Amino acid sequence: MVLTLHLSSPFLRICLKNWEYVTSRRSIGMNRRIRDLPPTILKDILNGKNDGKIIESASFTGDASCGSEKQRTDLQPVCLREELLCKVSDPVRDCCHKVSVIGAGMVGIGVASALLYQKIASHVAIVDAFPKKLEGEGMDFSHASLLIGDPHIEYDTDFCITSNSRVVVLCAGVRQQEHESRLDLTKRNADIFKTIIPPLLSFSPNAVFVIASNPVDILSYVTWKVSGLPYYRIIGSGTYIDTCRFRYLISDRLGIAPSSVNGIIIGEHGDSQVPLWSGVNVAGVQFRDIIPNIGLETDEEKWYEISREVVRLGSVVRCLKGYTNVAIGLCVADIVNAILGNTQRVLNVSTMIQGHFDVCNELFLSLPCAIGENGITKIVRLRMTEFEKKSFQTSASIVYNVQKDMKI
Ligand SMILES: NC(=O)C1=CN([C@@H]2O[C@H](COP(=O)(O)OP(=O)(O)OC[C@H]3O[C@@H](n4cnc5c(N)ncnc54)[C@H](O)[C@@H]3O)[C@@H](O)[C@H]2O)C=CC1
Ligand SMILES: CC(=O)C(=O)O
Repeated sequence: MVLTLHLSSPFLRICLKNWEYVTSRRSIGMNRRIRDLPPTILKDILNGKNDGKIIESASFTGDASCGSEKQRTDLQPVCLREELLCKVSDPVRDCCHKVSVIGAGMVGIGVASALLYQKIASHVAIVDAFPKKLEGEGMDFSHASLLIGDPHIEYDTDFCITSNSRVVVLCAGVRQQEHESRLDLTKRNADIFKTIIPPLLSFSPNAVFVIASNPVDILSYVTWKVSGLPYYRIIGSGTYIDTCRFRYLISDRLGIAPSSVNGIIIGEHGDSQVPLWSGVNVAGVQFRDIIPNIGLETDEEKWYEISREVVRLGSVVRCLKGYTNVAIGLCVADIVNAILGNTQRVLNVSTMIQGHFDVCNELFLSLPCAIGENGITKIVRLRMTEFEKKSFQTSASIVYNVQKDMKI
């Protein structure tokens, strides 16, 4: 039942809606629930007798008939929302830049932060299986919303809030413990993916799926198989993060900005990743023209130490702070930005590589790809050395050997 009352007392202005809230300037206090008011006090309020006393909380079992019929008809209807705002049409529920983030752990929150703070997505829905942390994170974001462009932020354990997403980012699942490789997480995280992909797909059949959970290449493959979507609608964050680390370490050694170093890492986001030293350059000046054996063990300047370090960096950061989330959050947000903006930017991400560099199995590994609103639109045909090509094929075999025994 809806009952809206405006009492004549200067001290009481009460709005009762579905018996939910009582507000007043003086006596009742904001947001005290009507059911917490003793019936006698409610009656006094309705009779205009109570105009300024603190009302103690007590359970209320009465109904709207507390006030007499006459008293109620004397009252003028008011509800602030309706008084203030003249409704013209219903707002669109899901905006075209809606992104859902699944998993409100360290990575999921890193992704949501990067999306929201950079204003990449104006509607973010966050889902996690466990409500407590999810609610804390969701409230924290909501309290910041007026500082970050008033985005629409939703959070729930129910996948229904993800409906009509343009992009679904998957960050759910366990992370590595000490001495575990990313590939060791395969079974545990694939089992999670098998249960969450079908409902996510049914709520957002047109979404592009971006995978961050590890092992990212195999989980991208699992997403592809379980969803039945065309492979270009599945994008693994892959070696984008390794490429950032690679460029950073090289730039640090040269004393220039990381964005001024060009170079990529392809293959598995894991121990078998392949640094393409043959293509590293600054302003088009190829390192290989200066050091022909750059990246090889015979290189006296030991540049290969940098690519070895990149393989370890995920674990190093995890050992120091317990997890990694800032760099991956920003990598994923950049991928989402390319999708939402249909930019066709070339990023180093995990895609289905069957047929590339003589790999004949169906599997996902990273190569430079152009990305737009439909997902991956092009894969760059890289020029690489025989050694690099062989290393890429080895990376493919390592990932395939773990993937091939999985039941999907
Ligand atoms: N691709 C990359 O470069 C990186 C990947 N990762 C990977 O990301 C994943 C997440 O890592 P963290 O966020 O650090 O872990 P976390 O433990 O902090 O968060 C994982 C979240 O997933 C949630 N979750 C588990 N099952 C779920 C389900 N069925 N539905 C909804 N939510 C569910 C958990 O409740 C938890 O909040 C791990 O697999 C980790 O290895 C981490 C860093 C970088
Ligand atoms: C954990 C992980 O995959 C990374 O930070 O590279």
